[in-house]
Amino acid sequence: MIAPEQLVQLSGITKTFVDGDQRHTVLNRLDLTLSQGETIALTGASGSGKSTLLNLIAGFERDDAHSAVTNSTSLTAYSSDTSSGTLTLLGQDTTRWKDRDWSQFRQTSLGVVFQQFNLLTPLNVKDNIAFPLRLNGQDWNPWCTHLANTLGLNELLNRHVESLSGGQQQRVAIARALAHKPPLILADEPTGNLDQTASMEVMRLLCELAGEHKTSILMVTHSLECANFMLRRWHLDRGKIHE
Ligand SMILES: Nc1ncnc2c1ncn2[C@@H]1O[C@H](COP(=O)(O)OP(=O)(O)OP(=O)(O)O)[C@@H](O)[C@H]1O
Repeated sequence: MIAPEQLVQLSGITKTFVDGDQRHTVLNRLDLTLSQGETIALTGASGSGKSTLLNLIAGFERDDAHSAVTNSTSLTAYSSDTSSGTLTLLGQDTTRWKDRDWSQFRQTSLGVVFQQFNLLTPLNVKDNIAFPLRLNGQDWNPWCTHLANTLGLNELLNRHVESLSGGQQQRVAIARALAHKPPLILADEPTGNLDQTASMEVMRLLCELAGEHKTSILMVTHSLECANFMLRRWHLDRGKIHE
């Protein structure tokens, strides 16, 4: 039985990719537990599987993985021993989750910050930040105002996001990820496109705002300075987590 404060639990998860006649094992019977309020820096060599791990937790890779269970010729596939692995989110076993369950999880419980920002370019700053709320039938609220003020975006709310600097766009991405107060943030090198000063400022704000609601963060980073903002450090090597 999983404790409710354990947001993410992977048990014996294996992930392989098939390339031609070669099968690469990226995650190898991997176990991990991420609890409420924990902040974790995920490091590992290039190609070690950090993004793959985040994609699995977010369900972005689910379709390939699921099709592999019934179709062994799928390009992207779980290896045959994965059937025994489990991914548990918010105390729920995701094995039988359907599209709508994953969508619901992402809409209500997950914020994602990408290296490339991934903002909605036709929209202005305010509509980008409010986007996850609108998916949940809500709208701009005092928490959004607090996010915008803290992140220094209140003067920019009507600006189109493509007219902003990289640092400004990353701050919008953080506001958007936190707008619906998700219990979990997945961040994939969120400061990878920023200079040192902007990186430290973005990290400081992310941690400050996430801390207000005990939001957990799993953040991929190559930067020791950024990793130092997180409480714990995980290193991914040969398909397993080392702490
Ligand atoms: N869709 C895919 N099809 C085939 N192979 C893939 C796919 N996605 C990832 N891989 C392979 O899985 C391995 C892990 O990739 P991943 O992007 O997760 O690594 P990473 O640790 O995030 O790397 P980096 O630090 O360079 O971003 C790599 O060898 C990559 O080529």
